[in-house]
Amino acid sequence: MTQTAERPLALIGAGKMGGAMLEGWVKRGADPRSIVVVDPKPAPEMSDLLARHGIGHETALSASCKPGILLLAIKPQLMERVLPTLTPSVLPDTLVLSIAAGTTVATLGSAFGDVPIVRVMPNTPAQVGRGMSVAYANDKVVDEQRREVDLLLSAIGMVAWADAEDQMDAVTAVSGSGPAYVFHLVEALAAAGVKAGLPAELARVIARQTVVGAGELLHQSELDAGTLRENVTSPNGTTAAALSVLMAPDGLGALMEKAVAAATRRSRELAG
Ligand SMILES: NC(=O)C1=CN([C@@H]2O[C@H](COP(=O)(O)OP(=O)(O)OC[C@H]3O[C@@H](n4cnc5c(N)ncnc54)[C@H](OP(=O)(O)O)[C@@H]3O)[C@@H](O)[C@H]2O)C=CC1
Ligand SMILES: O=C(O)[C@@H]1CCC=N1
Repeated sequence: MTQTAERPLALIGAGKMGGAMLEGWVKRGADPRSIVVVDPKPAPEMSDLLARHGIGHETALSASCKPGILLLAIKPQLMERVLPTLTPSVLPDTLVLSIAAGTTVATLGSAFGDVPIVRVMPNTPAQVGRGMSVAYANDKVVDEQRREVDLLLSAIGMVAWADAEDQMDAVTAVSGSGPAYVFHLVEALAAAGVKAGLPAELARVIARQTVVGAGELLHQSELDAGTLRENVTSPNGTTAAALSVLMAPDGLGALMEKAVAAATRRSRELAG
């Protein structure tokens, strides 16, 4: 990270997502003096992390703090109230990053003026360095700042850039919310195992480890998801029997399409 003690990264909101990113950066050896966390009441595990690593914490951003990067990780519904309190700390060269679903560059610009703004949609696997972040920059962001954002986000996973802001709603629905779909798959697989006659604890363990193992295989393999699926599917075997249900016209594909459409719609609504 290129942040310094004089122009730190100020993380506004150290909740589930802001906290996951912070933990990811700390694991990658970020300099604690280059980070300030602003949150009125961090969760106990976040307070522990801050204390353990000597990261500065404030309940509100002090007027004397002039962050190099202002990272907004509060709920979209709070933006209207909180943004005006932050404007005195934003200098013309402050890079504003926002991870809030829905909140547009125009909304951020109307609070902060003509400053470089990057919307980022991360996801919680950032906590373990396996995040997926998609970024969209306004036209005030120069190449050097893009590189800075790339550096920051690639420390906690993969980075891609959207070339149109309206793509951010579907990105939110796919990769921002996506980890929840996978965790729900674990819950559903375990519940189905119980229905099929397994003890609950065994079903929970094997469902979880199956998704962990499949994810790691996907991560390490050069094969695409379809080929990896085919590799499990013996001709006329058990997987083929299950996939005939999941891949039916009203199967998982149709359900996922509806789920992603619902999340995309909600992201648009959050823009207000
Ligand atoms: N969770 C996720 O997987 C993802 C979330 N996001 C986005 O990240 C943002 C945060 O979401 P999430 O982490 O889930 O929500 P959380 O509620 O877990 O985190 C928000 C944090 O901000 C704190 N907070 C409230 N008011 C202020 C304030 N005035 N100044 C500083 N901090 C404040 C909250 O404290 P308190 O709880 O006491 O109110 C909380 O700790 C949202 O905009 C969301 O759209 C984006 C991608 C993925
Ligand atoms: O549920 C939400 O609104 C946020 C945005 C993406 C993931 N969590």
